[in-house]
Amino acid sequence: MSELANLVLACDKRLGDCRLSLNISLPLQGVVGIFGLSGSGKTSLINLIAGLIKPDAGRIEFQQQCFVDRQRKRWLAPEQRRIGYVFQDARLFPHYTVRGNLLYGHPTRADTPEKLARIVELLGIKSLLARHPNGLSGGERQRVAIGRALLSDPQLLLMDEPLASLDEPRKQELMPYLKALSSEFNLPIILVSHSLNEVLQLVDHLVLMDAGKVVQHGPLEQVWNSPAMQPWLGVTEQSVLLTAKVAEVTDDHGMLPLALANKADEGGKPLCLWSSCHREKEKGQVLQAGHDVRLKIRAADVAVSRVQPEQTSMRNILPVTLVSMTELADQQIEWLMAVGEQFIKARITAWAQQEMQLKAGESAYALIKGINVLGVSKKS
Ligand SMILES: Nc1ncnc2c1ncn2[C@@H]1O[C@H](COP(=O)(O)OP(=O)(O)OP(=O)(O)O)[C@@H](O)[C@H]1O
Repeated sequence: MSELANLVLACDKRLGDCRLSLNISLPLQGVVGIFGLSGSGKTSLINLIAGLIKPDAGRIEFQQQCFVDRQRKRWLAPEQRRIGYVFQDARLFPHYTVRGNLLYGHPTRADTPEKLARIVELLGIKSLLARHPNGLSGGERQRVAIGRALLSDPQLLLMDEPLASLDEPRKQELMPYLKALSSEFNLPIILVSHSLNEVLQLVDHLVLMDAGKVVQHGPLEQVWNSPAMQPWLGVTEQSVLLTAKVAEVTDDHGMLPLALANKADEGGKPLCLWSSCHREKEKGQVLQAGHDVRLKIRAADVAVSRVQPEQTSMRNILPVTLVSMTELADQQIEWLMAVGEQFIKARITAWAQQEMQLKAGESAYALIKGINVLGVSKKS
């Protein structure tokens, strides 16, 4: 898929009291997440792409292909759009086996057995092939539904809250399969989700919706760190996302060096944060040098110092530039600070601010008590 591949949504649709009004161009690489309150128009947005509903005005283009253009009276039928759709519930045929469900409606082509084998392997459903949907767990059923959508050879996969009907253990069971999908099949995915945790683990590009409009969209880190996202995070969860790359481990302190993207210290070495290898193993994450990772750092876990602390047990200390200050409730202050081209936030007391008189533009040090490593992707 070329980097320029995109999906243009420039259309309007009235839905009862809600008016969906879209004017965005989405990248078709990795996973695009559609996030927002119930009723904000997430499902309607993907239904417009799938052709399940028609816009009242405007156009939808997938790369150079016109899906619909009301002005030019052009309409490509849903079955001609080569789109896979995975619903909240798996919607399998109860009287067919898993194999029957996977192959239902797909013309048997020369490459079907090979593709079936690959999909069955990736989704871990080989042992289920002869079984019927009624005997499967929710997570297993959803994996079969994903397999069926993949076998239709789609150029785009739409997923409407594929984990919503599952309990927490089943969600965790399905998550790694979803993570692998886009890169394994080089297939763009648009995922509707209510869950911040799913967004953090799966999404590369986030679209934030409210009342039928796109409030913000862009790379996940950018949208997550923007003011539009703050109401979703609550006071204690205010946080930023940073990107980093696992560096070579050169010692045996049991810590993993995570080199921040685009930032080197004065000696030219990349600035690193450190995470315990042991903790990552416990989370089931296998991290190797070269892996790209996403880091979540909560503002409440960051303190500010004017001087570089010495003789301290803290390992994660970064030189920063103070950018802007926001007064919060309960005599708390939040400082936005730049680390190269990335940002970090610290929540300090108004008392500390009064004493330290920190000002925008000054240099300082961020003392980071906790980092959360998420969204591991392959070596790049
Ligand atoms: N066929 C319809 N007729 C009338 N109103 C509709 C229709 N379809 C959707 N709506 C309304 O449009 C709005 C957006 O609905 P949509 O299902 O797209 O939201 P959503 O963000 O996916 O919600 P949820 O997260 O609850 O699934 C809602 O107010 C809904 O009631």
